[in-house]
Amino acid sequence: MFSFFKKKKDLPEEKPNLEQSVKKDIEESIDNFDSNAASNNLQIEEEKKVEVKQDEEKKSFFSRALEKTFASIKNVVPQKKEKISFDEIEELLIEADVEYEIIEKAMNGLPDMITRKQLRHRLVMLFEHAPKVDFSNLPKPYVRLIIGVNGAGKTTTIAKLANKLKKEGKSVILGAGDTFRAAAIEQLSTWAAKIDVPIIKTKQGHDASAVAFDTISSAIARNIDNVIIDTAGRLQTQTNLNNELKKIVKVCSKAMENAPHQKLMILDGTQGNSAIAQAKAFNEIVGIDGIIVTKLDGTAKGGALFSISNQLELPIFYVGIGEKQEDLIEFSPDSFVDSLLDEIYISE
Ligand SMILES: Nc1nc2c(ncn2[C@@H]2O[C@H](COP(=O)(O)OP(=O)(O)OP(=O)(O)O)[C@@H](O)[C@H]2O)c(=O)[nH]1
Repeated sequence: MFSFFKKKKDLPEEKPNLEQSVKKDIEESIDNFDSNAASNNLQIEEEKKVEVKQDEEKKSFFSRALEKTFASIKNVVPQKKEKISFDEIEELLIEADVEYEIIEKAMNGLPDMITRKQLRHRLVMLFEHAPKVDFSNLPKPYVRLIIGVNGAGKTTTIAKLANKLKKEGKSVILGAGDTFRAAAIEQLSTWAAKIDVPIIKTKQGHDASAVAFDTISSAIARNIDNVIIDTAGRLQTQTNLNNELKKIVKVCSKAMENAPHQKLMILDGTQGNSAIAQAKAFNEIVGIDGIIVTKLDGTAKGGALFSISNQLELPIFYVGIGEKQEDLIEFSPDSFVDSLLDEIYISE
């Protein structure tokens, strides 16, 4: 033991040559690289886990909301399978109220027996025509104008949307632009009080575009992030009301350049495919930027979402899945299609 230490001490100090020193540097930098890469990988894995969790949550929301739609497709495919025949898929899509033209488009060229992967690809593709919307760097205030027929769920959806934005830490102001019915102003005021957001309103019969102007001006003065303006329910055939809608849009742009930033059409999901004609007509009148489908929980026609998005070439931003303020979920084609396929296919 002693001799060992002695020997080592007596040895002349070794000077590392250039080759060794470069080798050491490289080894150190590989070590650093490894630990950086490891921490990056860890971060990516964490992010992936959060994404998977969010997808799972969305999927379970859809599964709850689509109970009635699932019940009808299960009449066609009662047992989960690995491969499902072309005819059965066609029949279950019809049951779910997907338009026949869309079914033909989605299934063109698929084999007699169809795997989950094959069908998933085709169904997700049906949503791809809709333009992608970039939600970063939104103008302040961001103005949304809510359009739809009577009873589609406009007022309730405005409350849900305001609640969601507030929970995300953003400020919101509502404009009671449905001046046609006193009850509509009252209903929106009750929601505003419940979720604790300010509201601009006027008396029944007064000019709706003046309410829109005042709401945007107030948001600018108070530095509020989001404006949501209600409008009276109307049919695409009511010329006077549609001229009023055009006027509201024009007046919004006078209150703030490029406002309204989003004209959102609220469609009643229980109407299935018949809601498409309605939305097409409004799209021609004022130009629609996106869709919110309500009452998905109350219908077996959930498949209409495929036709709605594909035919209108518009994004579905949210779906309503109940009457409470929390019952609004962000729409994701992937989670929607996956929850549908989970009902009929054995997982891969
Ligand atoms: N089950 C269910 N009911 C909903 C949903 N969204 C709205 N509703 C109900 O649908 C009914 C009509 O909703 P409103 O928000 O009053 O509809 P509106 O478009 O403002 O109607 P008008 O005031 O007549 O213009 C109400 O009873 C809502 O509670 C939903 O996602 N699911």
